[in-house]
Amino acid sequence: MAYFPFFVDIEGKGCLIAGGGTVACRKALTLMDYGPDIIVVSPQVTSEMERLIKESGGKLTWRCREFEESDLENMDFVIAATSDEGLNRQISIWCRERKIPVNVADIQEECSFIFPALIKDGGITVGISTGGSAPALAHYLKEKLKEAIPKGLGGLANQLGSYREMVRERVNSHHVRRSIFRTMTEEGIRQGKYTREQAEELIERKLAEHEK
Ligand SMILES: C[C@@]1(CC(=O)O)c2cc3[nH]c(cc4nc(cc5[nH]c(cc(n2)[C@H]1CCC(=O)O)[C@@](C)(CC(=O)O)[C@@H]5CCC(=O)O)C(CC(=O)O)=C4CCC(=O)O)c(CCC(=O)O)c3CC(=O)O
Ligand SMILES: NC(=O)C1=CN([C@@H]2O[C@H](COP(=O)(O)OP(=O)(O)OC[C@H]3O[C@@H](n4cnc5c(N)ncnc54)[C@H](O)[C@@H]3O)[C@@H](O)[C@H]2O)C=CC1
Repeated sequence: MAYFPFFVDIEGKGCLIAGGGTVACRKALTLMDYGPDIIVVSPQVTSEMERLIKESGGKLTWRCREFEESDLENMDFVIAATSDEGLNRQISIWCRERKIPVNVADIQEECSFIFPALIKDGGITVGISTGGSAPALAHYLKEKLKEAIPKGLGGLANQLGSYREMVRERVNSHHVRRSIFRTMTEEGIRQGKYTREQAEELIERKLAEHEK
């Protein structure tokens, strides 16, 4: 069954990760690019996780002990990645009772959300899922797509985003606005950037064409 990709703003949200092993570390690393406040609960963590904690500037913290049910208080989402399968299942049950989204690395049926394979460039995110049937295939597709996507699109998206207000203020027609944004995108990809001066000129030109 295919999963629907809701894109969620998790900046500043509370994330609890139970376990500090390889899987926990991989999930923490993925999430950290999106700015949540992560708490890891685990009696032990890998050296890689320890490094992430030290370098996180307080965004990733560690409770050095076994998981307790009360760790779920005030959490927005949870990842159960301990080596104790029974505990992971129990965490999933507690989360579902509290309507907290939960991911259990080793048991898909216990997940209310799953991780995609990700390509990220600034505000642009490409997420790939196989609905859980073949994670290695999601990984393969990610590598293929990475090769196909031009570099620097995150910067371009940011630039085009900064012209949105100007276009909306100056151009009433939805039709003309759409044409402007499509041209900006095509030209921006061709040139690798699109300056404010070019944006202003394009607006004037499209408005003049439209008035003809
Ligand atoms: C359901 C899901 C839940 C979740 O983890 O969220 C899940 C579950 C499981 N993964 C397993 C194994 C592997 N996982 C990977 C890799 C990734 N797995 C990821 C996601 C997901 N894995 C979710 C579904 C994603 C989808 O829809 O496709 C990725 C995309 C993202 C990430 O993990 O962050 C990341 C690629 C990251 C990247 O490249 O960017 C590899 C390949 C490799 O490592 O090269 C293998 C070994 C090969 C194999 O077994 O297929 C096992 C069996 C464990 C066992 O029995 O040993 C289970 C459990 C089960 O199948 O029930
Ligand atoms: N390694 C992999 O690529 C994959 C692993 N899995 C499954 O995910 C789970 C985690 O895997 P790994 O990270 O490789 O294991 P790991 O052995 O590296 O890490 C397990 C972590 O859980 C912690 N832990 C154990 N009991 C705990 C408790 N009561 N409370 C809090 N933390 C506790 C340990 O201290 C350790 O940090 C396992 O069940 C594994 O079968 C699933 C998919 C892929």
